[in-house]
Amino acid sequence: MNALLEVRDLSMRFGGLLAVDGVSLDVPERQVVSMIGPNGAGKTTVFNCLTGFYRPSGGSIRLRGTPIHGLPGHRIARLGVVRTFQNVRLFREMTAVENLLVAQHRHLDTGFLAGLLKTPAFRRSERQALDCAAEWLERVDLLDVANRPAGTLAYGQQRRLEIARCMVTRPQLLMLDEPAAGLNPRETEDLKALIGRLRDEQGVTVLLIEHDMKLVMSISDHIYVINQGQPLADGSPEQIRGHPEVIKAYLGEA
Ligand SMILES: Nc1ncnc2c1ncn2[C@@H]1O[C@H](COP(=O)(O)OP(=O)(O)OP(=O)(O)O)[C@@H](O)[C@H]1O
Repeated sequence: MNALLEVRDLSMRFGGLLAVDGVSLDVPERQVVSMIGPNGAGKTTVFNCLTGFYRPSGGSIRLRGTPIHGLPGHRIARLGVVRTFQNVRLFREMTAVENLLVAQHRHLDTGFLAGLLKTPAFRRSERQALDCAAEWLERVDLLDVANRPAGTLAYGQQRRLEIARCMVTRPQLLMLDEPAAGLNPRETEDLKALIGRLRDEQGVTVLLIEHDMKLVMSISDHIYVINQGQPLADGSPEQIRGHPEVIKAYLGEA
């Protein structure tokens, strides 16, 4: 069976710099697939190509067999490819629950007039959005801070809220860019448990960029290693852990 996401021979050039050069990835459904590599290896550039932020210089990207390379970002997002960023990007003045309601806006299946008139269909739709927000706040353990402004939450809580904000849009593919960055060991453990639950209980497919090797090794079904824009190795955590080239290029540095 084809993977949910298939990337073939992806390249991205910035002037004279080939930041991504011949990267291929398979992300099967209901798996956690990780991309690792030293700083500047090209991981975030791959993410930016996958989400349509950059138009790749070459190669192909397919979601359930449908080519998506070169599509604008909003169309790719509509197809269910959603991401978090290295730096938390929430509406800081809005409460946690409001952040989740805004994210669902496009799913409200009512128009402007229905909103103005507060028709029964509009009220039903609003109710569903609120139920969904509450459900996800509970799943990421933020129900007790639902009405606090997002900017006042602890960093680990903000990271979890970002993931919930992705999840309320019912994504096909959840892409997490260094979700453990800035977290303490306890928060990283919570994050690991959350990603595991997303996959095992919610059937979510995750593509992860992460520098925390303990997290990567314990959560990933498959790992791709990128070095200087090029694929270096891929395999199970056990295969990657013992791979001499990987140890030389990356793990040896840690
Ligand atoms: N918009 C851009 N214009 C020019 N060069 C860029 C651009 N974006 C990234 N690069 C370059 O491409 C290379 C890959 O960067 P990228 O951010 O993808 O690496 P990374 O693996 O995500 O690194 P890190 O782990 O530090 O986040 C770097 O040399 C970077 O300077």
